[in-house]
Amino acid sequence: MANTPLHTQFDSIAALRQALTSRSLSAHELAVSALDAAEARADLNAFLHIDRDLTLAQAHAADKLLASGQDAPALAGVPIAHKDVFVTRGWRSTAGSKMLANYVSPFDATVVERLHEAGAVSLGKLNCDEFAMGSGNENSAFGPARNPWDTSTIPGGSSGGSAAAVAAGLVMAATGTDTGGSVRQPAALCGVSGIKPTYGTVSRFGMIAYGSSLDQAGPIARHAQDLLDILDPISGFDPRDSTSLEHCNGSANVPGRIRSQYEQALQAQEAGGSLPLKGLRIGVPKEFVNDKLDADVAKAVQAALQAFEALGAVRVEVSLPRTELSIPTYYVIAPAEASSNLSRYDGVRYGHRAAQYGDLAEMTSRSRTEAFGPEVLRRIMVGTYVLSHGYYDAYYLQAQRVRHMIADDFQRAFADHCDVIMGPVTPTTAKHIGDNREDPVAEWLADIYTLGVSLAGLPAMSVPCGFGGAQGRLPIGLQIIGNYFHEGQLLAVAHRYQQATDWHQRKPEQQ
Ligand SMILES: NC(=O)C[C@H](N)C(=O)O
Repeated sequence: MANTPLHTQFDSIAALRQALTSRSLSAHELAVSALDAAEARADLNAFLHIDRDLTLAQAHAADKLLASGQDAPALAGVPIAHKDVFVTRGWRSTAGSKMLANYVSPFDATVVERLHEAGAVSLGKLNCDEFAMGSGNENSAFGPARNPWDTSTIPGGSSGGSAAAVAAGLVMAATGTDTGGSVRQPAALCGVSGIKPTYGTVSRFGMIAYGSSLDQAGPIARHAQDLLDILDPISGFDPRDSTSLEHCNGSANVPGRIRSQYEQALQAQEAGGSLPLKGLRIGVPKEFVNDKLDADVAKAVQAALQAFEALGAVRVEVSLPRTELSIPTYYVIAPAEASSNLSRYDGVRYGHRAAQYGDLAEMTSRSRTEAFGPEVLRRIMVGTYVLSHGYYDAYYLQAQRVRHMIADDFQRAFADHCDVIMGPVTPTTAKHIGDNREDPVAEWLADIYTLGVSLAGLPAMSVPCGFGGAQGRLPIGLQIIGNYFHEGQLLAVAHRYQQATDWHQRKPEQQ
């Protein structure tokens, strides 16, 4: 296809890096080809904001570093892009909302800053559900992003633009955020890989807040190795985020921690020879096989589990008895936190201000009513209700109690039975755009397999594991869940699977 970005010739960030350091390719050439391709795929509506001059200035800086002969930073020249909830100097940061349609931040989010320092070249800002609230990217004020495998379907949400851009080959990797599944779910529906690390691992400074006890940043890329190349440099303690951890199970939370854990895990796996995952105990929650799961998704997940067994792993049944309860629990806690976080958009300090109003109270209420979309308004209403006097104990406090039980269930499974837990990411393949519009609760129910992990603050991934849906053309993801701070091990397990299978190498037709 015309406008194929040059980086798509390379099947990993590592291979691209080699071409860049040997100067057989320049960051400038790469960036121009990627920008052209991104503009040519406007049909995907994956990008909300592209600014060629800003991107080319970053590419120019990367080329200077690469030409200097010294050790260029690890991602010098690698084309990436950011979910539009990370604030960026220069590019607008909208969070997919009319409220912030013209907002330009005076500073970069830590994630953006760290990738910039590592030399990555940003192509711009990616579409997402408004304030990350949604599972289909249909709640964006700027229209839905589309799934490159079938543009009549959703890419998943809320990091839909990120997954669509990676799946369409427009960038090598993209940043995302995951509050209740927003990295894993779009990765699954777009046939790419994604990881949400342990809560507190990656700084949220400059990440527009939604549910603060749940929000975590994570990358989306083609495969586990590329995820590592992005996750490792963005992870690490940041004093500007009060939830950022200084230590992870005794190791300092610094870039390099996840990489060294990954390398150690790979080394230990070498001892297994042709059975690298010998003895790995995979917990399969019996509650994940239920009437909500489509047959084609169940089949692909079963086949993936068999592939893991062929690599030496063993399957054990585990129980996560409160899986169904994770939906009402999450949809009390997340809206409660959202209602508080979004109270800052008052028409005075940030964002949209109504053109006409009588007094201050009317100005605030009009500004908010005009600029927030229906899903955001719904969650603010739910959140305000569950926090209100007389209902707080019955809903919010109760949800917090169940949240602890859900986290305990995972710990029981890990302590007694298994090293990792596997299952589906989503109950179905990508739905058609518009299918869930009449019934917002249907969209909430689709989060059943991802919410427990988020409530517990655990790390989890999605890796491509097959196809289903109409004509078997839509991707399916396998979820791999680890215990706290086991990101490196998760990535190593996923890497072995990806060495043995080629689902992650499949590309949609137009590429
Ligand atoms: N933000 C997320 O992780 C997506 C989740 N479906 C939500 O709407 O809250």
